[in-house]
This record gives sequence, C-alpha cells and structure tokens, in this order.
Amino acid sequence: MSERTLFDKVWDAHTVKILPSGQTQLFIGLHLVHEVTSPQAFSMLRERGLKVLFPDRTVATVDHIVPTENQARPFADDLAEEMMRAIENNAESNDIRFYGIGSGDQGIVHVIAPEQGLTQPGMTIACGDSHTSTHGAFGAIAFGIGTSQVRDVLASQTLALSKLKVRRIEVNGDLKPGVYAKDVILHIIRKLGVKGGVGYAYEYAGTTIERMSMEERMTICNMSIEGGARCGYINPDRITYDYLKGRDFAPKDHENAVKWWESIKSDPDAVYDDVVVFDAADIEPTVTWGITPGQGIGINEPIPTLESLPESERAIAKEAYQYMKLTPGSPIKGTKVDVCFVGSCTNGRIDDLRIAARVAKGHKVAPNVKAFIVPGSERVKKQAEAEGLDRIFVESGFEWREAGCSMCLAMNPDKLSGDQISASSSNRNFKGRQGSASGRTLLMSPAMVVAAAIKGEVTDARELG
Ligand SMILES: CC(C)[C@H](C(=O)O)[C@@H](O)C(=O)O
Ligand code: SF4
Repeated sequence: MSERTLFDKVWDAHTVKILPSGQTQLFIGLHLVHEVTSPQAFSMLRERGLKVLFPDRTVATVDHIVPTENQARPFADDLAEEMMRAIENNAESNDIRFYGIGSGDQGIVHVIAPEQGLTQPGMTIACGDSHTSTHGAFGAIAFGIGTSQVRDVLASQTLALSKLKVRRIEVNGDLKPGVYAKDVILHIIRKLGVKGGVGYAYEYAGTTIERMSMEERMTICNMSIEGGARCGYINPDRITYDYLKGRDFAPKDHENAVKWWESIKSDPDAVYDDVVVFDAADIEPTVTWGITPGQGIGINEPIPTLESLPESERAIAKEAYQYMKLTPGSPIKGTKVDVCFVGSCTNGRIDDLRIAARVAKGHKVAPNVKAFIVPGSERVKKQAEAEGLDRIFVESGFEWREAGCSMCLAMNPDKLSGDQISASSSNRNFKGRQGSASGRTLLMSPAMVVAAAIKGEVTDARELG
C-alpha cells in the first residue's frame, strides 16, 4: 500500500483491535494529565481498585487553576487548592511524573510536552483537554478526550474511537509582512466554519506551512478543534527533527528515529477525503468580532452586516452583535480595548514572546489599559528572562507573570470584569470565556495584541512604526 496518509499509518500502527461496536481500540503512546479533568478519573479508577497501567506513559502538570501572580500555598481559592492537592496525591500514589509549580518544568500541558521532547512524530497522544490537537504539529495523532476517557486511558492505555476522514488543507506562498500563523488559522476557520471539520482530521500542508517553525505549526494545529476537527497534524520534516534533537525525552538515537519518522509521512499519492487550497497572499492580520473563532475579519474589513452574511451564519451573527455590542458595518480597527493578554497554549511560547517584545520595544501601554504577558511554561519564562524580554515588557508597562493558562479561560484569578473588552492571543472567544459573564474577547496574534495595548484600541500592528 503506498497511498496512505500519516493519519492512516499512525492509526493502523496503534490499532489493538476492532471492537464489536465497529470502533477501533487504539493504543495511546502518551497520556498527558492536568488538574481539571483528572480528579474524577482517578476516583473512578480507585473505586474499581485499578492502578494506572503505564505510569511511564503518563505525565501530569498543573496549568488551568494556577495563579500567575501570587502562587503561595494554600491558594486563596479553596477549589483550586483542592484540585492541586488531588493531582499531587494522584501522581504520587500512581508513580506518575508530575511537574509542579517551581519544578522548573511546569506549564500549560500543550507547551511543556513539546518543549521536553515528549511529543514525537508517529505517536498517538491523548489528554483531557480539547487543545491536545496542538501536538499534531509534530506529526502525532493527538486527541482531546473527556473525563471518562481519561479514566479509560489511565486504566488500559487505550481508547475506543471511530476512524476519521482526512481533509488536506494546503496553504501556499509567502505570507505578507505582519501576518502570522495565528492569522492563517483564524482565516482557515473563518472560511471553513467552526463546524466544517466535524468528522475530520485536518492535515495542514503546502509551502507556507512547510516553511513554518515548530512553534508556528503548533499555533495552527492548536486551533484545529475550533474548526470542528477532532485533530490536526503536519507531516514531520527536517524542521521537526531539528527541533526534537537533544530534547530531554527525544530518542537518543536520533538518526534511527528519523528513519521511522520519515516512514510515517503521508505518501505523495495519498488519497484524501477532501482537499482545500488557500493562497497565503489572501490572508490579512485577522481579528474576531464575534462569539466564535470563525467570526474573524481582516484588520481593514468592517464588521459584517447581516445582509453580507450567508443565511447559515445569520443567527449566530445576531447573537454576536447583541453580546459584543459592536456595530455591524463599522470598522473593527479603532475598537477600544480594556485588557490585553499575550499567552495560552496557542501563543504563549518563546517565539510568541519574542515577537511581542519586538512590537512592544520603545512603546508604552496606553493609559487605562491593563496589559499582561503570561509565559506558557516555566522554561519559556526562564528563556524569555535570559533574553531580556521581561525587561522590555515591564519598561513598556506590561505585567510579567508566572506560567499558566491565565486569562485564556480564567479558572484562576486572571479575569475580565463587567463587559470589558480584551485583545487576546488565546483561542476561544465564547460568551463569558474570560471570567466575566458579559466580558468580550477579540482573538488576534500576539503582535496585534501588543499593538492594541499600545494604542488602547484595535490597531494594525504594521502601522505602529
Ligand atoms: C478545562 C479544559 C477541560 C478545557 C478544554 O478541554 O479545552 C480548557 O482547556 C479550555 O481551553 O476550554
Ligand atoms: S491555555 Fe487555554 S486553551 Fe490552552 S489548555 Fe489552557 S485553558 Fe485550554
């Protein structure tokens, strides 16, 4: 067989058996665990007298509830403290490697696994978290799962899953200056819709993607789930292998590993269920105006009017106009912002912070804007400080915080209040997402978030000077 996709090859290599239901029992190479979706799963395991089957394939950290300012224990929030204790105890009693606060390796689960070389091509990865699709950037098949599936993986290292169709999404050509991976994925989701990927794995390809760094590829794959796809991946190549070489958990015999990694790439004549092609030149710095990640527009476009939208998008647009209190037909540029947040598993890596610092340098955050930068992991924080990025941020008036999910979903003290508007480098703009029932989120790239912080309003970062 020479016409298989990476998805087919990895799926077949991990198939234990076909279940009577028709689903596949799939072996999971790496199970990532965080504090929010694991406590109940561990309890269910205990109730049945079971232990974690493969502790060596299980790695735990804390990210969602971690305060990014005052990390003293016990946490001020009792529920957060309880979750923290639960994961500490569960990790210890099951011999699971656990990266706690101050370990030097703690951080957002989707940031730490790649940076330690745990995420590798050809793997199956699962985590009780929807943005597990991030790991597909390495040519892994990575699924977000629910708590009962977390239990299943802890107990059996397998999952019952239905096979997906594969859509190849090609992006070709040069991106315009000031257009980043975040803009590419916001553009793709805008065009294909937030449900367009249901039933699919997304394979991202084309010259634009091939030229991207691992960090940019992670930004793309991270948001596959926001486009409805169950997972997203990019075929591994020299950029992937170079990134992995020498990392803590990467194979010691690099050359041999590369041979295996090369063999799992999609065949040149692989057959896809669907193919979509985009031209990089059509992509603008993109900002969301609504309440789904698909409601994005180029920085110089007006907020769409109802009449300009296809029938199928009108109901959600009406809901968005009402919630966002923005005027259809008026420009998004110039929209006043209250809070600016750079961070999250989409855009909280070292490259993102380098870009943010480059834009911030020599400027000051506008009065009345609260702006803060949250590194995705303790390692990212350390690296940023070694490069002096923290000083650039602080001199410009940004707060420099500890690692965690922070205001991406505000299960910690970082929250919007009232109907504040945030410019955010995260991945979800759902109603109430950032901690206030009427808080409003505009998704954009880190460069655009920093530009918004400086001007106090949505700005084209390229015009900042
Ligand atoms: C808390 C967790 C289960 C959730 C997820 O699954 O994605 C969170 O990470 C999010 O981004 O909404
Ligand atoms: S950073 Fe945001 S999207 Fe990522 S895991 Fe944390 S809460 Fe979820």
